[in-house]
Amino acid sequence: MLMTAESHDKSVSMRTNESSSRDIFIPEDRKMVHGGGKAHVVAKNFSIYYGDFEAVKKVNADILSKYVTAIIGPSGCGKSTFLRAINRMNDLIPACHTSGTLMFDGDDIYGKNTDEVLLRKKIGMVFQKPNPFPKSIFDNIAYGPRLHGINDRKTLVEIVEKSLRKAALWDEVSDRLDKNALGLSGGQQQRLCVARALAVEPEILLLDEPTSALDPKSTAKIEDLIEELRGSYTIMIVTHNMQQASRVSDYTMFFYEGVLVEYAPTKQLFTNPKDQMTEDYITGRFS
Ligand SMILES: Nc1ncnc2c1ncn2[C@@H]1O[C@H](COP(=O)(O)OP(=O)(O)OP(=O)(O)O)[C@@H](O)[C@H]1O
Repeated sequence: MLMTAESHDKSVSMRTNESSSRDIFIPEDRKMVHGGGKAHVVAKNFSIYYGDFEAVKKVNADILSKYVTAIIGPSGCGKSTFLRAINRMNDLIPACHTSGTLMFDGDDIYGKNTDEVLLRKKIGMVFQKPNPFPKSIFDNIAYGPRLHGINDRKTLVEIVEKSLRKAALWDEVSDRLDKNALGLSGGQQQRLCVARALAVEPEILLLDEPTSALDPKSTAKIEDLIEELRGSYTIMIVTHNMQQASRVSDYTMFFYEGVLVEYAPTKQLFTNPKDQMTEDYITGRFS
């Protein structure tokens, strides 16, 4: 399904409060944020291949700025492949190639002139397993800014504090910034990874199953953090957890076997899916 910025106003105003017997928790107070809504990433007939295998098939979609978009679907349906294409992480896989176009802010992500380092500065990523560098907490956060030429100590100190505050970690680590980040708990390490991504002032945050390795308390903290960041960043989150998708996102994309089957406001997709396949998936008829 094609969701475009033009159809956005229409779709958010669609009826989304149909009664549902499905056991999906959808906060009643979820409001659409202000100031967002432009097409931040645009996919046009965009396919991703591993060798001859088309893992993601001719996706047409606008990802709207400053909203949270969840990507759901059964294992192997292409969620991570699609997410990783947005900041060209798939380039690291030699057999991986694409067709069609994927645009970020009007520029072709796969264009000849695209600077991948700059692209990844603007489009940060957090992975399933927390992956702090074996360095101090300070140096983890300062790594990206230093890479982009910021070496002034006072500026770095400010960036580190600001990023850790945004990631809701400052209060827990402000007295041990010089300690090794690997000494933090898994949940703290994941928030550190969010802080590290935020330190270079990205526009988009890609979260690939960011809570699947975390306990429920740390998961709740990451979900709270997504809520805090909502409206300031365009956020895309791959998740296997439909409750989580319904809690944290404004829009949801449902993929099946590489095809974007349905893309709609989250509430609508979970309460009134248009496609039978979506209905079957969200009601647990297959997983
Ligand atoms: N490096 C790779 N080389 C070859 N095929 C791959 C590679 N990575 C993924 N695939 C294949 O591409 C398809 C999509 O995989 P992908 O990891 O994107 O799915 P997913 O929906 O994220 O799955 P999961 O929920 O299990 O993480 C699968 O068939 C997978 O086997």
